[in-house]
Amino acid sequence: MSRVGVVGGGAWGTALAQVAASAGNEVLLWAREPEVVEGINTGGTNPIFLPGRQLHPAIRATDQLSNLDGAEHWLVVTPAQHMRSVLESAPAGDRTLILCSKGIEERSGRLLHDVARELHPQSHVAVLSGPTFAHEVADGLPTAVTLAADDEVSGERIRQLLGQPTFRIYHTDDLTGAEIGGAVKNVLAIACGVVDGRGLGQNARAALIARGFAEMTRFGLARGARRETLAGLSGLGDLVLTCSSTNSRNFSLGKGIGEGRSAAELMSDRRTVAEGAFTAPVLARIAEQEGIDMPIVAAVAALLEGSATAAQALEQLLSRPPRPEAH
Ligand SMILES: NC(=O)C1=CN([C@@H]2O[C@H](COP(=O)(O)OP(=O)(O)OC[C@H]3O[C@@H](n4cnc5c(N)ncnc54)[C@H](O)[C@@H]3O)[C@@H](O)[C@H]2O)C=CC1
Ligand SMILES: O=C(CO)COP(=O)(O)O
Repeated sequence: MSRVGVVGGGAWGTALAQVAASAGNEVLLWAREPEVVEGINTGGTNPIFLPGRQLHPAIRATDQLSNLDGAEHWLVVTPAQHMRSVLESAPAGDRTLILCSKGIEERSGRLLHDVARELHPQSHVAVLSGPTFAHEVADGLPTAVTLAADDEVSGERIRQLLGQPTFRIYHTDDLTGAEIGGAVKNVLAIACGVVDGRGLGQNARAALIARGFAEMTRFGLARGARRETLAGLSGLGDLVLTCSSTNSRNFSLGKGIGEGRSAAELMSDRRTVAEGAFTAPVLARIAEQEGIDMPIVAAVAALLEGSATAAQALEQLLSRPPRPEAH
């Protein structure tokens, strides 16, 4: 039996702990919230972020990150903007960090695998991403993900550690592509939510998904991602999932904005993370600096910062001159 550490006790960290435990591992999960640590250790539940689900008995929780030191593999599942500070407080070690968060670091504009490599140069770094609503994974429903690792041996080891019939792991060495898909789709899901909130119809949503995917592809290719990764589970797959369901926090945020509520009010109401709200400004900024055409992302960033209303953002998108579809 191997020991797996999980860094972050939100919905996704908890669901991944369940995956790791079902695959036969002993799991130690680090959570910030004492209620989460106590809930897991005394009742086998995460009452705050994944309520109502009985967790595997092989999952234990701790409030001390250093207690995860004995685990060779860590699933890192903090919100993207907090990953740096959490990893800074982690003991150095020769381990594998499997990054499962979706976002771009706002202050540096860097992808998370770059940040993790900078902070833990002695560790292997991999990315796990895909269309994965936490509650479905925790319930053992069939799910497929992309695992990106630049080293074949550590990729194979992770597949052995976590893979199972209901958690299928496809692999690649394109960490950049896997991360960009997950980060960009959250911003596009906010846009799809706005479309839903304003009652603009399903044609408009499909158009947004397809043109949003064109933006994701432009950005990804400019950053060295491979087209097939962007068209795979971690890109297009996750985009379709997140843009089609109110189970998505990003989609719901957009829907609330589309219905006329302010982004600030909607964000202050929640304890859970809608990553797209943090990714949109930095993504729009990089796209503008690098001359990458991303009008939907720019519209979401403008909506979130309050410099455009939903009606103005829509008007701007609809009045763009027609162009060849391939561009
Ligand atoms: N929930 C889901 O279905 C999925 C989530 N993800 C990604 O996983 C990452 C974590 O999301 P969830 O587990 O859903 O979180 P969540 O929304 O369920 O919970 C919020 C998390 O943020 C943490 N947090 C709040 N303030 C913090 C701080 N100052 N420092 C460190 N941590 C802090 C909380 O401890 C908690 O773990 C995100 O990047 C998300 O995009 C990826 C796939 C699926
Ligand atoms: O990333 C997710 C599904 O793959 C979860 O999406 P939300 O963060 O929008 O809920």
